[in-house]
Amino acid sequence: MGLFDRLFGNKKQEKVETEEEKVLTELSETENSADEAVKNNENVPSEEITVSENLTEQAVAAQEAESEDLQENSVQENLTGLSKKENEQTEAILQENSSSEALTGLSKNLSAENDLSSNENAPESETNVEQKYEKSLEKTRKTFGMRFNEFLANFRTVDEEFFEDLEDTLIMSDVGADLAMTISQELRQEAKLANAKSQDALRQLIVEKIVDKFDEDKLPSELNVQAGLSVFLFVGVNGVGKTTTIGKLAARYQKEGKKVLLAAADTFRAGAIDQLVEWGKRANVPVVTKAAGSDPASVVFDAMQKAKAENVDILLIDTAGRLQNKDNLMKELEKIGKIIKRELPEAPHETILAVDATTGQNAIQQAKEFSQVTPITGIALTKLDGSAKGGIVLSIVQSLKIPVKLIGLGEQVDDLQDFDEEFFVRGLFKELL
Ligand SMILES: Nc1nc2c(ncn2[C@@H]2O[C@H](COP(=O)(O)OP(=O)(O)OP(=O)(O)O)[C@@H](O)[C@H]2O)c(=O)[nH]1
Repeated sequence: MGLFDRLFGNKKQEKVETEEEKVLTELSETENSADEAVKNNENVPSEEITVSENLTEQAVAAQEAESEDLQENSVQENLTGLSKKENEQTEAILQENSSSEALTGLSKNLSAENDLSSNENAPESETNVEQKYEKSLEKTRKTFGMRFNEFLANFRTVDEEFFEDLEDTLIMSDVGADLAMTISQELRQEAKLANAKSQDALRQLIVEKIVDKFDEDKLPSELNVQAGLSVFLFVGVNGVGKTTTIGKLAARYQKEGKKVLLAAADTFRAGAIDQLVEWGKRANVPVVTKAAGSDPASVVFDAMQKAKAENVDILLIDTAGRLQNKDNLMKELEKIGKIIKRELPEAPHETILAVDATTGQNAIQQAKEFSQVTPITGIALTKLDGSAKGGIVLSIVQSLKIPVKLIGLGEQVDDLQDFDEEFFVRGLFKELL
């Protein structure tokens, strides 16, 4: 079963039911007209008269039930009126007791907090994570929905212009030119689309195509954590959220009971080192640092040595990303890569490129350029919470063939999630169908 059917299959079911309802309505309309015919003393076959008699009996029964309901309602209203008065009287008494209740409430809250802290290693519930996705994708969903509805409102017939407009709408929604073209090409071939007459049917077919294309191209999104030491190298241009992502990830692994170490190999800016040290404090994990301007590869060397000597499970390395200086960047990353390999041949286990979701197609460009500098094993898509361009996930997966492994849904320590295709797709298209 395709991703679309898994997630939205019941919507299809609802649509079918609506069709059934239509047929039933039509049937009952026929029955009603038969009923009228009886009233008008026309010649109607006896079978139909029986139907109409039954219907009339039902209508009388329904009217009686309705009037009973009305009576019940008015009794209830009277009761509500009475209970309102009672409430007013009891409110005064309650107010007297409120200060003592506030105290009880406070202590309840405190004990709830205690419960939380004793339970802080428990994984976040699925519902919680899904809600975070939904909330973070709100902007993208609204923009996507608005463009789509505008496009469909202009729909007259499925012709060449329709496909051109569809392509433009998809490109504007940041799904990327390649994917937009593939989708409209494939839909051109499918007779289903030509038969779709209503806006709803068209919308469903197009979304189904996008979702299933996305599912077809999907790549494994789990982070490659191995037994023993796992080394993750983080790259990306300035300000995209590398350090924040490392900090959040460090806190996650630390909570899971893993031994974590951070390496501040972005020695280009003193502020970047301080920021990582700050995250180290927050996550309660040590950070290997050297003075600003030191050789980043020597920080990595120290960190690898320390990680091996102290049986660290996860080493997360922050690097500087200065794309305006591509040759230097390439040399620097090559040197860092050599040091890592010399210390641990199978490392780095991940080279994660952080990209900022608010920059849309720019993020794709950065991913293309970084892929030329060093092989990227996964993408951390940050700031999805503030972005209207979440559609780039579809574009990244389709055009770059690099899996999105992490997504940033805010600035707080627990605002980092593993990428979940189903939550993402549901969060993106939920209100469209
Ligand atoms: N809303 C939101 N803000 C984020 C997210 N991730 C990072 N940020 C913010 O983005 C800003 C830049 O993040 P950094 O982690 O410093 O980015 P960087 O890539 O390490 O930047 P340099 O240290 O300059 O290389 C900070 O203000 C972060 O709080 C996210 O998922 N959502």
